[in-house]
Amino acid sequence: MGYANGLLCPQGKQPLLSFGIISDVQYADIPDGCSFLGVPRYYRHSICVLQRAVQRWNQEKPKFVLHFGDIVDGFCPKDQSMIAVKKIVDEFDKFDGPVYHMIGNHCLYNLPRDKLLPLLRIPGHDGRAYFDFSPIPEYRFVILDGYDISAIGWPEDHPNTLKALKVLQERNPNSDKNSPNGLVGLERRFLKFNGGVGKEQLEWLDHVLQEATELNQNVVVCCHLPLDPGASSFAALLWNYDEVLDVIHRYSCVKVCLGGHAHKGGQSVDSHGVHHRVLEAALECPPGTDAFGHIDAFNDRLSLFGNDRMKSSEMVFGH
Ligand SMILES: Nc1ccn([C@@H]2O[C@H](COP(=O)(O)O)[C@@H](O)[C@H]2O)c(=O)n1
Ligand SMILES: O=P(O)(O)OC[C@H](O)CO
Repeated sequence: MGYANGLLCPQGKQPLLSFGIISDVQYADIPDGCSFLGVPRYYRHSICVLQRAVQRWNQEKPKFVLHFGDIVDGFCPKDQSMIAVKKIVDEFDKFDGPVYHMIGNHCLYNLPRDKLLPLLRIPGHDGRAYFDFSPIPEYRFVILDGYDISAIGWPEDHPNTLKALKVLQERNPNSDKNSPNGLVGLERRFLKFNGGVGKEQLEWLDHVLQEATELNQNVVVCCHLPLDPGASSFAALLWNYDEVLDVIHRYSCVKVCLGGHAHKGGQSVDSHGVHHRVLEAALECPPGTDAFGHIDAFNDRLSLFGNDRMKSSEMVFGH
């Protein structure tokens, strides 16, 4: 399955697995607008990007599809949140196979976790949205919940809300906790629209990676929030990206981390040879343009075939 943006399949090699990718559809039935920093956002057009993606995936037949979060935008009128989420889920359901969703901040602006998770069919427990699956024996996918510790999405008196407010209070002196004003370098990540991975989830991650190591599996870690400063603006990073990387780096099974949220996309290889790829957002595609793709997984690499604004990447495993 090779197409678009110039990447060719390694000659004569069949992938072990292919999967479709798209991020930040962030749909709303509202006129075009822009981000706080003035980057245009095409709220109605993003569903067209998704429709073209599904059409393509149904021709190419990847085994499953991953959406990296922010299914609808925070500006969606709140009395339409449920309808908007269902509308986009219905479009994803036109793909002839399983679709796995991650939660993003914009999902949580629209709906609380108890409503959101069933709609997105996220197999968490107690409102947690982390899980793993192994579509073939050689590979395991780990989906992290980057808003586990978050000031959005949990009830106001939930311990995770209180923990998040404490983090923001300690690390961000601005009254608007979404503002990075005065925060320097990596400290710019301590914003309300980001979040963190809690202790229980870190322990779960450690356990999953231990099991994957025993099974000799390659692991792909997925999270709405980017995990490596080299692949993202500092203001988009997971609060405790360093703690998550510490766990990941204890093992050599994690080959690639994939994320969304930082809409222009990014790519890096970290100090332990793990690839990080942040996906370009569907929301920021001007009408008629696209950002989606698929990834072919081999024993020694992931090959990302991006469409249009989504860049292609070859991620050869370093260990
Ligand atoms: N440099 C910035 C960026 C953002 N904010 C605040 O975050 C909100 C969301 O930003 P978007 O990029 O998603 O539009 C925005 O409304 C601001 O409150 C900021 O203060 N400074
Ligand atoms: O999708 P948003 O509106 O949360 O924007 C995220 C920012 O691009 C992160 O820097």
